[in-house]
Amino acid sequence: MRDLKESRPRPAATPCGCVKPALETAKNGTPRQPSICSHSRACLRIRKSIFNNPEHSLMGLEQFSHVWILFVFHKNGHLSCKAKVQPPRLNGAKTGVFSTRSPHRPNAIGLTLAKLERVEGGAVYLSGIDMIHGTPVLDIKPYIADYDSPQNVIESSGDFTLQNNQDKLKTGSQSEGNTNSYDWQQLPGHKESQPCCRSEETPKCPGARTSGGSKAGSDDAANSQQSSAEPRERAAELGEESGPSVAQDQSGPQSQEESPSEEHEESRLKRGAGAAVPEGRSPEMPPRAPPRAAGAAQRAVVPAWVSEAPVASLEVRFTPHAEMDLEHLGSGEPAEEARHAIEAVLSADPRSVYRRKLCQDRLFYFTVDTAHVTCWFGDGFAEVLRIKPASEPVLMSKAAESPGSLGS
Ligand SMILES: C[S@@+](CC[C@H](N)C(=O)[O-])C[C@H]1O[C@@H](n2cnc3c(N)ncnc32)[C@H](O)[C@@H]1O
Repeated sequence: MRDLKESRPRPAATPCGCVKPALETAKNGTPRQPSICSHSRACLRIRKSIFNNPEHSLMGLEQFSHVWILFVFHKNGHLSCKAKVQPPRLNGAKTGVFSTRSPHRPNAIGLTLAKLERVEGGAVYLSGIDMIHGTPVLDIKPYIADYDSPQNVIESSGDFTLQNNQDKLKTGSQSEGNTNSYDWQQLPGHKESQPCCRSEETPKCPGARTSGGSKAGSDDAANSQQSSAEPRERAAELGEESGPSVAQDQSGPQSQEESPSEEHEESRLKRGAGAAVPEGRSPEMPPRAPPRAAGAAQRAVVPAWVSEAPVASLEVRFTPHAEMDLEHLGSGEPAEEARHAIEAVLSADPRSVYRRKLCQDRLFYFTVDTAHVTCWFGDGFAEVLRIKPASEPVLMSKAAESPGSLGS
């Protein structure tokens, strides 16, 4: 279990033979998505500078099993980002940054669906996280399947008329007498707004449990004063500069676009062997998903490279020395949890495309949950050489006060 507090910079070993700052090793092995490693745990504390009584702000959250965490990729290392990126799952092929979960984006904001283990006072204990230690968290929101998961909204059926009628009935009964309704956005292909829970006070959908946390007025005066701050004021108070807007300024210089030579290369490839590749697609990209049927508008669709990545999963081995280290982590459950966490991270091949190509036989270091791991990669496998308790090498500073976050 690691507090999401700022770790002190520390000298880092250099798997590639070059000097790297500590933050590089902090990123190594951090699961790329929460689903990769359910044992990756963290504790998030709400700062008293945000709410005088942090525990008030968490009231009712314990009734949810999962929460969205919005955070800042504060260790990206550089502020620039490119319009096309190479996600590890594409193993070298490029795709537009907005079609990926790359940390390198115009506004370096991350979104993680974490499992809520427990709430204790002003702290939230999470698992299945893919954030590095010390990550500034911007917000916590409950995961509500009815709102957040398209499959859970309306199942499309062959009998579309019947489905629509049922929706109308539901909407009619639920919106009656409600004044505090959300301004639901309609989805293309659907005449009705989302039918559920138009009132914050009277949620009626399964899975839309609330704890009365919406009754903001019941909290103490200091809290409600804080919450009513205007967003701009709030950003200033949190020490945040307003970041670039990705949607408004379309005329600005495209400084991070591909160089002319890259574009030239791409169009050359399109004209050549890959003549069948449609405009705007790079030849190495998987084919575009077929147009969606109107009835499937509520289903979540992802490209094949996400669901069936062309990168094979790796076999994970432990040397006898690493097995001994595992035993020293603790007998029984802690050791087994650490083993599973390490296997989960390594089998998904945590290396960047760059490392896969250029640092193939170098040592690789990462920390997952409570274990600091040294390993190397061979052809189709990862071998764990050494495991140390993370509490040894990871030095934690006192409560980090990086502005712009709820807590760390
Ligand atoms: C691929 S991103 C996905 C994050 C999130 N689930 C999302 O979709 O926005 C996860 C990777 O971001 C990197 N990362 C996590 N926290 C970070 C931070 N605070 N600063 C920079 N990089 C971070 C780690 O290398 C991790 O493997």
